[in-house]
Amino acid sequence: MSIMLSQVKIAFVGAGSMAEAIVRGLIQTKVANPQNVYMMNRSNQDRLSFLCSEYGVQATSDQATKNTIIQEADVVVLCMKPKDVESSFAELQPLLSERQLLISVIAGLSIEKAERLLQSDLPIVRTMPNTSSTIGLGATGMSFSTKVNDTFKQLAIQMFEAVGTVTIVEEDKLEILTGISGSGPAYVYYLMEAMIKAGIEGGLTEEDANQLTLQTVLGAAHMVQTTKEHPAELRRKVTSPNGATHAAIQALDRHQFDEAIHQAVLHCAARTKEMGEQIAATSTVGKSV
Ligand SMILES: NC(=O)C1=CN([C@@H]2O[C@H](COP(=O)(O)OP(=O)(O)OC[C@H]3O[C@@H](n4cnc5c(N)ncnc54)[C@H](O)[C@@H]3O)[C@@H](O)[C@H]2O)C=CC1
Ligand SMILES: O=C(O)[C@@H]1CCC=N1
Repeated sequence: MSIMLSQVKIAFVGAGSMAEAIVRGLIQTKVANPQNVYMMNRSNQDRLSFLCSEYGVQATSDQATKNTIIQEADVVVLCMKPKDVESSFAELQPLLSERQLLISVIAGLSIEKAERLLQSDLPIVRTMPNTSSTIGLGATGMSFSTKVNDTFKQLAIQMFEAVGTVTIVEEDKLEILTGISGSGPAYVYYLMEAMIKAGIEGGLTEEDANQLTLQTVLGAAHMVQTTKEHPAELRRKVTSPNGATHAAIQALDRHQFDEAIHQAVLHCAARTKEMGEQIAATSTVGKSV
């Protein structure tokens, strides 16, 4: 049996940048019906008003209404920061039931720990999206708990394919995947910042440096996609022996560019795991939070 995403009620718990990126993609592609998309946060009413007017979604800051929405939702998407997991899961736990699908975007939170915190083995999809979902070019990694049936798997895949690509991996690969695609946009922006800065320092106008850098990164990504050649081969074609690019690559090597990126990916993966481990493993249900 397949279900259309437009027909299900989706509640986003947490209404920050990642929730907005996914919602914007879902609404723009018309994969979800804004009447069936609910967003909630801790307390920022201005933020909810903006999201309602921008995307036509439903939102409330009233606690009783929030509880009803969560109880009635078919899909609950967990979009809070790792530090807020314990308190928010304690609030959510009495409201959830096993007919619902839980989708987590929370970096580092394992399925096993989520089940333990919620004292339930309701179906959970653990994902690692990225902010490029905002424009439909996201890259999402995904793993399923054993309770996720084929219908729910298709629903989750449909949701994230609406905002980019989906790569299904074993759960223990999600940390290293975070090192590449979850945080990866930041490395590319950092590279762009450095190129722009060097261009300006060399005498280009800011406008020209921005435009040239943007088109270069866009063109390089499209070249990999269109030619299907390995980045190493495409790099070789730019690099004339003893030419200008050769000098540039030598400078990057002297400054250990490859090693720097390698370390960035590994540190990101390690920090992701650590953030997950820092979330207490036991339920706070029944304790004051
Ligand atoms: N920003 C990114 O590039 C990516 C973020 N993520 C994950 O997405 C999650 C959210 O990250 P951002 O959107 O960047 O954070 P953010 O700080 O922009 O948003 C977090 C939201 O959660 C809300 N919140 C906290 N406790 C709550 C509760 N008990 N009930 C309802 N709402 C509550 C806050 O009010 C806020 O709206 C994190 O777990 C992060 O690991 C995953 C992939 C990429
Ligand atoms: O920086 C973070 O913790 C989140 C996870 C991946 C991207 N942003």
